[in-house]
Formats: sequence, structure tokens, C-alpha cells
Amino acid sequence: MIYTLTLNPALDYVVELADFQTGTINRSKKEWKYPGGKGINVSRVLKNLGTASTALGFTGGFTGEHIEKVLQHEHIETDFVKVNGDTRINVKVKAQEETEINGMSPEITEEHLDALKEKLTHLSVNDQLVIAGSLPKGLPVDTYKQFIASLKEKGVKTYVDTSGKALKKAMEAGPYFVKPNHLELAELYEVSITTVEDAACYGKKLLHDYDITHAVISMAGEGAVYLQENQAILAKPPHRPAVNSVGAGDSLVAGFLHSHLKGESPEETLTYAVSAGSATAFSESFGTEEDVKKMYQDVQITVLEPSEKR
Ligand SMILES: Nc1ncnc2c1ncn2[C@@H]1O[C@H](COP(=O)(O)OP(=O)(O)OP(=O)(O)O)[C@@H](O)[C@H]1O
Ligand SMILES: O=P(O)(O)OC[C@@]1(O)O[C@H](CO)[C@@H](O)[C@@H]1O
Repeated sequence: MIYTLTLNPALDYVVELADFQTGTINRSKKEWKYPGGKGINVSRVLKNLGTASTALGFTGGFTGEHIEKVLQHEHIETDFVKVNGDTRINVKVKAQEETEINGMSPEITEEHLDALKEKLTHLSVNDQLVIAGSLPKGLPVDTYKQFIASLKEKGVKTYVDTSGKALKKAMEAGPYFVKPNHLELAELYEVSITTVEDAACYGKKLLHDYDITHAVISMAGEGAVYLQENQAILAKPPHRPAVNSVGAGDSLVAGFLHSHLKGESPEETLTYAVSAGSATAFSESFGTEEDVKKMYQDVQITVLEPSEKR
């Protein structure tokens, strides 16, 4: 069974404006309200692709209730721990460029964390857990690391998409899969990553430095680099104007899982993952299965020879 874990979900309020000006009143021309947070997005895209999952994490207040209602309406299983405050609202402004204001998490108490840990004890070998997004305020920076370490002992495979200190700590427990974007990878190694070759080089270093089986380094419009022991592959999407970048990375993770769990080859899996990411980047919302299949024809694969670590 696939589980997704979103410790810091959000109600995403997406507003489209012809022109965005600070210091004055802006009126939206289009707007959407979606359940959000990276793990929840992975569950929604998996559903689009025909793969079931259960969404775990913390939800609270009117925003939390709305998120659960929408997910249940979409026939996505949920098993959230209820917290007292309101799940945050994240504002995404689409104008000349995209601007995001990600809200604050509600307070998570010891009891809430224990209740979540109890749910995780039910996962077993053959289960997959996607751990995605930021940590709510107040939780220890090694929270993901602890989850990964104890799940790994039971044979549960973990797929990690987070950033900053939480990512660095999570790596120490050796997750099965990790998807940093090139900026997150650069931050981890305190370097600058601007080319596909740099991404492949530091991606390879990631595999050597930590006990990780699969890594995908996403590079927005440049596509993504996949790495596993003795293999590095690049998948490039077609060059077109992107409509939306919110959730493109989550779509890539969902596409990877969907294809990988069907036992497809690394080339097919990376192509499918990048197709899912780009299908979302080229749509107003998440790409549908049909969008992903169409995109698959236009994604180009190149086998790379990554340079040795610097
Ligand atoms: N401008 C674009 N054109 C084509 N594909 C894109 C574009 N932006 C993103 N994608 C697709 O989405 C994937 C993930 O994008 P990105 O590297 O921006 O991830 P991310 O930083 O995790 O994204 P986000 O946090 O916005 O969800 C890329 O590998 C690519 O397949
Ligand atoms: O603040 P975090 O947890 O890092 O990211 C949260 C978020 O920006 O990520 C998703 C897109 O990937 C959105 O649905 C959501 O608002």
C-alpha cells in the first residue's frame, strides 16, 4: 500500500491576476482553492494516474475539514490526526511571475505527534511512505529522520521530498528515494548547481554519501536527472511556456512511484515521472493521465556519464 505523509498541509488559494502591484488593491480574474501540501498533492496525482494511496498527516479547523471533505469526494483514503488550530492557507499569486506566501502551521503537541507515530507503526514490509513538504513549527528537525530510521527497520520504503535542515537530517537515515530540486541539492552541499552535469555529479555524491537507492534531481524546465548505483539518466521535457509550477515536483514524485511500482525500467520510470511533472507545469491544475500519456511521447532520454565527485 502507498501512504503519503503531509505534516504541514495547506489549503492552497491560487489567484490569477493580469498584473500584480504591491501597495494597492489587486482584483483577481480567476481563482481556485485546492487541498494542498506536498504529500496530499502526490496522493491526488496518483489518483489521477489510477493508483490508490492513503493520505496521513495533521489537519485542523475549518481548512482541515475542507481538505478532508475534498479528498474523500475524490475517493482518496485519509487517516489524519486532528489538531486544534486551523490548517494553514497558502496563497499562490499568478501574475507576471509566480509569488507564494506559505502560511504558518498550527501547533502540534506531543500527543498529536505520538498519535501520528502510532499510525506509522501499522506500516509494514511492502508498504511505501512518501514523506513530503515542510515540518510544522516546533517539531524536532530530525522528525523525518526518526520516521525513516524506524520504518526502514521494518522494510518500509520511504520516498522523501523536503528541503533545508529537515532534508539534510532525513538523508542521514538513508531513505529509499529522494527528490531534491537542483537548488535544494545545492543547498545541501553548499555549492552552486546550474547545469545538468553538476546535478548528475552531486546526485551521484548523494548516493555515495548516504544510503539512498534512487535519487531524482528535478530541474524545472530542464527536466530531471535520475541516479542509482552505476546509472545516471536525464529526461528532458519539450520547451513550452509553463502555465503553473505549483505541484510540478509532487507530480514528478507521483509519476515515479506509479511507474516504479509497476516494475518499469529506470528509463521508462524517469520518462513517466518527468511527463507527470511537465503535464502539471503545462496545465492550470494537476496533469491528468491522458495529459501524462501525451507528454510521454515528447520527453527525451539521454544516458549521462556523471563525472567523479569533486
Ligand atoms: N517550465 C517547465 N517546463 C516543463 N516542465 C517543467 C517546468 N517546470 C517544471 N516542470 C516539470 O516538473 C518537474 C519538477 O519541477 P521542479 O524541478 O520545478 O520541481 P520542484 O522545485 O519540486 O517544484 P514545485 O515545488 O514547484 O512543485 C520537472 O522535472 C519537469 O518535469
Ligand atoms: O511549505 P511547504 O510544505 O514546503 O510547501 C507547501 C506547498 O507550497 O507545496 C505544494 C506544492 O509543491 C503546495 O500545495 C503547498 O502550498
